[in-house]
Amino acid sequence: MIRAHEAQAIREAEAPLLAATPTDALMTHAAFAVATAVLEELDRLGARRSGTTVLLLVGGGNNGGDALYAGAYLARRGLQVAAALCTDRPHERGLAAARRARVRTHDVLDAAGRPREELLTVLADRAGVWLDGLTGIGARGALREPLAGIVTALADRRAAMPDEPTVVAVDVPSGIGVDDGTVAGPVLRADVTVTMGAAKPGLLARPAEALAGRLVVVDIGLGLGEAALARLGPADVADLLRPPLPTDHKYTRGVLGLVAGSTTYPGAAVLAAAGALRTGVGMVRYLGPEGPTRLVHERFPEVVAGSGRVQAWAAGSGVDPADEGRAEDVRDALRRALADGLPAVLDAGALALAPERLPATVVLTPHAGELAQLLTERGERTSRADVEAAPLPAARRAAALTGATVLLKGATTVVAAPGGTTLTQADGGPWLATAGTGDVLAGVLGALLAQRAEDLAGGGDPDGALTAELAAAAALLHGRAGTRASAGGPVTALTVADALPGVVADVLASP
Ligand SMILES: NC(=O)C1=CN([C@@H]2O[C@H](COP(=O)(O)OP(=O)(O)OC[C@H]3O[C@@H](n4cnc5c(N)ncnc54)[C@H](OP(=O)(O)O)[C@@H]3O)[C@@H](O)[C@H]2O)[C@H](O)CC1
Ligand SMILES: [K+]
Repeated sequence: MIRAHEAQAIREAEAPLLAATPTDALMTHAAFAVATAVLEELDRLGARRSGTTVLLLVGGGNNGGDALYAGAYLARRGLQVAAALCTDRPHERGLAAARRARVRTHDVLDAAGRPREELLTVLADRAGVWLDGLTGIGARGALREPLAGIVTALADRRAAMPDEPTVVAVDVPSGIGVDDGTVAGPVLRADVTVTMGAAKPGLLARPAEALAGRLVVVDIGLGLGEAALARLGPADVADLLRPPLPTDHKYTRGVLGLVAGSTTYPGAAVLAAAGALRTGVGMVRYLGPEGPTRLVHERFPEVVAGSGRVQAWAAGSGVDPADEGRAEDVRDALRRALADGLPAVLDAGALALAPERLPATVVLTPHAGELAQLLTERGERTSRADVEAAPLPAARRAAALTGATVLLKGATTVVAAPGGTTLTQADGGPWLATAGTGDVLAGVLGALLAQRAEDLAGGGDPDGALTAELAAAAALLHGRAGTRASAGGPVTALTVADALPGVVADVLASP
């Protein structure tokens, strides 16, 4: 599991260490890690160290200090290092260390504090590595001038260069929303981000996550409390799954009630059933019209048609809320789930039918447009673009407003529970953006909720912490199934579902 902490929590954890260690000990430790990451990246690229020039982009705070000390290390390892001082008050001891190591320093601001773009361009063109030490967790909001202008000029320069430099961000790419992943202004996209102490939420949530590149977390001995955001790995998902026991029978493994598909969209019934069955449940009870029922039985004769005792519900995939008959089936399933205190997934058409407030063991699975509508219906006028610009805050807001756990689908999936638990997953690839994969995901999640119903039913998990982890687990399984089915090419929703058993097996076997 990757655990992310907000800037303030990092600062609070740093404070006692800064007080207890010699001056700059923490910083030089961090800087050494940055230098090591640069060397490893050069080795990975097969670049000769002695022939490489590194350009330090130095801001006015300790982030710049990290970069200067890192530059000193690199210079002593034989690399050519130049420092572009993008501030009139660079970290003094870091600057002294860099100069002692023969780093060539250049003031790239003129007397009026404006960027000397010609000098900056010359320095940038000569360097194969740019080290972004402009701002770290001390930045507030989008980059201000002159840093905004410097970053914009460098980004333009990089796009024009035949051989792009490798950009390594110190702690975070300067200018991202460290705590929420928003990008309010210019940011220099990094190939590698070397982050200190712990990941930050902004490095695990879009749009900022897409600008961070490969993440290297440096342990600097911080004693940190509960994470602000987490990301599951396969071993974490293995702990959440409930593989069958010798004593199990279909009712103890979990039975999922499925209200998906309609006369208009019969295929969603098959896809959601496939997602559930191939993730592993004791049984699926399908409730739907004759057409979809027949389709489901042609593919999965083991599905039982009609109502009966279930441990979880999944409803809404392939249902048009305007289809009154089908909408009533969804409302009925939700009524039963709420009356019996059972976990449920509300997907697609069920989202528009969801009541104002729900328990945390109900998971809403909107995409950005559906989340925008859900927020707007609850008095918070929001567009799809607003959600896509700030998915982490939007998902958290929706969880707070509805009381449900929210899984916001996207290139990075965001899961937010009303009690505050937040996770993001980025296990799938762009091939998953194809019709029907959302129906499969609803089935996957329904299966996990049915498997763990005894921990969720009857008011279990009131703040949604376990429900959120199960939703994130579903996103990991679904994403990995998509990657496995894709093998670099297009997928169909059914091939994603067919890949699930192998992914579940791999996850259960993961160390
Ligand atoms: N403390 C340590 O020993 C360690 C710190 N780590 C590194 O330090 C940074 C945090 O350093 P800090 O000095 O708190 O702040 P930053 O360097 O991140 O940023 C402050 C400078 O950035 C300017 N600033 C702030 N907001 C903006 C903005 N929106 N646009 C442009 N410039 C901005 C600010 O200028 P002011 O005029 O506002 O003061 C400062 O110049 C952390 O990220 C780590 O990299 C270590 O790694 C661990 C040890
Ligand atoms: K930075």
